[in-house]
Amino acid sequence: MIPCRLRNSWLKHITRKKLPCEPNLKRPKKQKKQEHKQQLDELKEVLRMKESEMQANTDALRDYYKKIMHEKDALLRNKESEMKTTISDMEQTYQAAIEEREGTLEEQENRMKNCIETLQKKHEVTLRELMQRQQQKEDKMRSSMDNLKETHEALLQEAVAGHRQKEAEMSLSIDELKRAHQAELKEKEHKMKESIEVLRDTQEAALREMESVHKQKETELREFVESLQRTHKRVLDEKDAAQKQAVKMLEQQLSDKESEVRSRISNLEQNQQRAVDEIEKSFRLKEEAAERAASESAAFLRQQETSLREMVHSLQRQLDEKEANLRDTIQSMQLLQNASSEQLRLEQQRVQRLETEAEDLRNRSIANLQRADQSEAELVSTRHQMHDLQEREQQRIQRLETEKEQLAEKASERQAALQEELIRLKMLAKRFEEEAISLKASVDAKQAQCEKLSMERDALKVEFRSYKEHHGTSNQQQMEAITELKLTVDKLSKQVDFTKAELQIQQGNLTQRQGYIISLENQLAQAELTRRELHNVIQELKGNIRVFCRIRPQLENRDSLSLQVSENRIALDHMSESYTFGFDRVFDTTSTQEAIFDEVDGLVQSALDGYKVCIFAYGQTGSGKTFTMQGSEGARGLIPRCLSKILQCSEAMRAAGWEWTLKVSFLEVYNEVLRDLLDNDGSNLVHVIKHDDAYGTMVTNVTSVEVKQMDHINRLMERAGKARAVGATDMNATSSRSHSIFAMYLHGVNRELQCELQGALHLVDLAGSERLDKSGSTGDRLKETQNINKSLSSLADVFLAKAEGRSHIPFRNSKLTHLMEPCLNGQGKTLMVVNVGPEAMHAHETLCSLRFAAQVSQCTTGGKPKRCLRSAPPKSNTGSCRQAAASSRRGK
Ligand SMILES: Nc1ncnc2c1ncn2[C@@H]1O[C@H](COP(=O)(O)OP(=O)(O)OP(=O)(O)O)[C@@H](O)[C@H]1O
Repeated sequence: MIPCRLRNSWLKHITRKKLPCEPNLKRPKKQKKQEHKQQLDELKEVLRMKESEMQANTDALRDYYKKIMHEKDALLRNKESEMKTTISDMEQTYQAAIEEREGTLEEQENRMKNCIETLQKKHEVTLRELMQRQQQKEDKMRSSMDNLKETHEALLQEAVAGHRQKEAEMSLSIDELKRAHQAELKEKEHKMKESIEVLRDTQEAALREMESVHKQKETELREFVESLQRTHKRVLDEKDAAQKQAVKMLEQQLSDKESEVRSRISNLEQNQQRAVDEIEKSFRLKEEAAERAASESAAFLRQQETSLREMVHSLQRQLDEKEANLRDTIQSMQLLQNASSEQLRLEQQRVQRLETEAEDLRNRSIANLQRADQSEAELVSTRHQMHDLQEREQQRIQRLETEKEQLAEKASERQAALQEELIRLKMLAKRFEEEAISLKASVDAKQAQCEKLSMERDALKVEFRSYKEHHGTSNQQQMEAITELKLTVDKLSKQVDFTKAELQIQQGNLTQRQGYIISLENQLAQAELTRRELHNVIQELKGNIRVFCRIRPQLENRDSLSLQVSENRIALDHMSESYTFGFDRVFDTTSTQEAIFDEVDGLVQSALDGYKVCIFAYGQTGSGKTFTMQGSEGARGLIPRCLSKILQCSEAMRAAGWEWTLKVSFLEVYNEVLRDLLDNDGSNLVHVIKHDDAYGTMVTNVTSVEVKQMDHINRLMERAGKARAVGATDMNATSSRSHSIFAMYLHGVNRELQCELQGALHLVDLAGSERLDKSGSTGDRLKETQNINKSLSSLADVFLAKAEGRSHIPFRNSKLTHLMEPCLNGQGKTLMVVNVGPEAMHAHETLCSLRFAAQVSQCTTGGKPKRCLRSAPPKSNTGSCRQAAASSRRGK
């Protein structure tokens, strides 16, 4: 409080202070000066007074200040103690509040912890389940991959072995062929050479003979001609000689006679006249004699000549005859020669022909050899191709495997990372929460402090203002304290702001982390989706029509058939011939229902993925089709197992936002008429087969029952079993006399994912194929058997047309094939189980069934299986939608 005395003096001073400032313009300057001087003096006086007053005041003020200071100190001490008490109170209340808060926080923490623990547990359970499922799936995938790999490797090895065997066989057969061919060729050549040589020999011999004969004949002829000529010559010579001799003689005689004559003439000349006459006479006589002799000799000569001529003629005739004979012989010989030359020519032609044939054969064998070489080369290239294919397949498998491994690794890594991240995030969240709580508490405390301080500040301000108002002076310490307080307040508010900002950042981080967790969850869902796709790819890699073979246990007192079974091969001996068949799986007599279902599991999953799936059993009567499909008490078959699996899976998917509607129908094709096995009323309505995109096959007027429980299905199956056409044949006491088709139509909707799935599972138990003579059927049974065989042969026709790649597939030839069309025409996934009996008496039927199955296993449905997946309208509730979408993503 400011004392009243001091205040009055201070007010006086203020009022007085204004006096010298008043203007007085009307007064003279001197006066003004004097007045000024006076005023100054007054003022000096006043100042002196004031100074003394001030001094007094200051002293008073000092005292007062001291007093005030004491008071202030006391006040401050009081305040301090008050503050201390209030602080301690506040601290206590704060402590209490903190404790309370801590209690609630602890409670909350505990609740949170519990929540987190339960969540963690749930998460761990789901994670474990997921991991287990993943592990199971991975195991399954690994096992199926291993199986596939093994099958593939076995197939490859078999193919390679077969190939090698074939190669060896082919090379052997080629070698054999070559050898045989060469041997044949050599033999033929040899034979031909031999025959040629024989021919040549015979020909040469004949020729030689002929030549020798000819020569002989010729020599004979020549000799004969020569002898003839010689004789003729001799005769001629003799004749000539005789003629000459005779002529000589005659000439001699003539000359003698001439000389005689001449001598006589001369003698006569001497006796000219006398003698002339005589001579002339004798001459005449002589001449006459000579003439006579000449004529005689001429006649003789002529005679001789004629005889000679005759002789010559005869000889000539003989010669001619001989010549003619010879000519004839020569002609005959020539003819013979011609014939032989003709024969020779023919032989030569034959030889030529044979030679050309041999040449042809040689060429052909060369061509064969070339072809063999070519085929060898082709074989080599095929081998290379096979090798390439093998390598590619192996690479593909390896790639798939590595992809799978990578995926699995990634998935496990992601899972581990996720888990770590989750743990870390949980810890972070916890820490953040703690920090947030502590920060909040500190902020609250600081805010409270701040408020308190600001209140104090305000109070102090008010006080100061009043103090200022009252005292007009500033208290340095107060000011300092105030500035200090201000600074503290600023610092505190800055700290609060900073903490708030930090809190915001951490909250941002938290939301970021949450987003990261969601993205990781999405990635996990994506990985699961990829795994599923991979699974489908693997299923499709296995082939659209897969064929399993199952051998029934042997019946008692029956001879067994020689069967060798491996995992995917079956070999049987029949009529001293060995037959080997390869299938996707072969189950021996010891195989269990579980083992078969394990292989079918994937296909069932496909039905839930929106595919049309068909599993059918084929085989001879009594081979175990019904046992495989429906099973018996304690050994459930494929139908109940598949349905139970679908129910389980659909239930599991329901948790992930899927709503499933499962409807079943049970039909039989009996004598080419469709019968509804679930029809209670016996209405005998007409059933028409229709195909639709969603479910494949739909039959009009057929009873379709919605199912939710396995018990319900079992009851329906029982009812259908009773209604089914069964009769006794020579082959089976309870033979199925119709084809039964159990169909399940699956309709799944996920409003959160806005999608809708429609799949179908057809489980077909065909009637047994049987020979009429063996079945012992008569009457109605005979008609049944005929109809069964007709529809089975229609099924065989369908597969044959498929195997041959025909454009038209005769699906409409029977009710059975018409019903199965959507699964066999490329839209669906099909599995055939061929059942066979191991008895020797069924060897032929077993062989036929295996042949048919082998033909089916060569077929593909001719298209990629279609998945019926459509978009569905979203759910209206968006809050739960997100949750369900996330959980369904996780479920997916
Ligand atoms: N794997 C098996 N294990 C044990 N018993 C089997 C097996 N397969 C078949 N059987 C038995 O063999 C008999 C004939 O089997 P099933 O009735 O299934 O043959 P099917 O091929 O369906 O004959 P159908 O021509 O009448 O349709 C039945 O008694 C059945 O229990």
